[in-house]
Amino acid sequence: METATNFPKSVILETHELTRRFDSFTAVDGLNLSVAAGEVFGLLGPNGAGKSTVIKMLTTLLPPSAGRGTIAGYDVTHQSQAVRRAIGYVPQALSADGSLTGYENLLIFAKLYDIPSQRRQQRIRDVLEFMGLEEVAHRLVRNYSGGMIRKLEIAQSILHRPQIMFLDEPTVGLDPVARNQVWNLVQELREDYGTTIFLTTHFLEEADSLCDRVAIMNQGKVITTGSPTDLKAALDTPNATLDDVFIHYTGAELASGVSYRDTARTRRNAQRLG
Ligand SMILES: Nc1ncnc2c1ncn2[C@@H]1O[C@H](COP(=O)(O)OP(=O)(O)OP(=O)(O)O)[C@@H](O)[C@H]1O
Repeated sequence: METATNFPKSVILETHELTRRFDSFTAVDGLNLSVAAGEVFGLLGPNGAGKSTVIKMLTTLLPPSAGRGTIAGYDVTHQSQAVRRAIGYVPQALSADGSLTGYENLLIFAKLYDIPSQRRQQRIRDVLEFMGLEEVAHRLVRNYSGGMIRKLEIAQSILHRPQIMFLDEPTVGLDPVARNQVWNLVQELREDYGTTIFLTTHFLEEADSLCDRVAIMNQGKVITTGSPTDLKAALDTPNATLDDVFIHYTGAELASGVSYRDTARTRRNAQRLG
């Protein structure tokens, strides 16, 4: 049994100079982050900033080149099994199998997570109910809407009741109604189960209303971290939005000449649901 290192209980995720290089290119450059248990934490940044690479390292899918990361007191490099038990992960790419029903997808994950066979059915019923998917559970996933697929993917990743959930662009490609539903479910997860949420998103308005704190990343480095309220107040612009904060720190809109959000939305829609 792996033992968690001595670590303040209120901190569930910590990174120290976490770095990932791909050959000579540094995608994540000396990241120092700390996330409290029960927080909704948003990692924001333009395309290519390094957000997904951070998530992949924290979810043990990609080894760091240097530095370290700890989840619930377990080291992501040396205690990867314990980390995997503590986390849920909803990747950017589609992770549900379209040729199976929602129920069958969940059953695969229940086995993957080693949920004892006598408890599997109840756990699956619970998550289907929590996600509002009971009625479609026995339909093939290829006939689901984008919103239903996303909910199923979240359901898959909470079967083992993780302490912390990683959601990489959870609402990409969804219409506003489905997006809202997903955000509400994320909030309920935190409220009902105290689950910590670590997410990336291009929807800054939603990050503003949902996240307790955000970090803005650019070119592999975190430039600023704080609550949306504090970051907006620090700008000295009347009625500043999180978009203003984002542009202030990254210059993203200025660099591309087109709306950052439009570009992100179009690209993701095509990639995810095309
Ligand atoms: N396996 C890889 N090999 C080489 N370069 C990579 C690899 N994975 C990511 N990168 C590069 O690292 C940088 C960060 O990529 P990453 O996907 O983490 O960014 P991101 O902030 O998640 O962007 P997006 O918002 O587009 O998802 C990019 O320049 C990307 O091309």
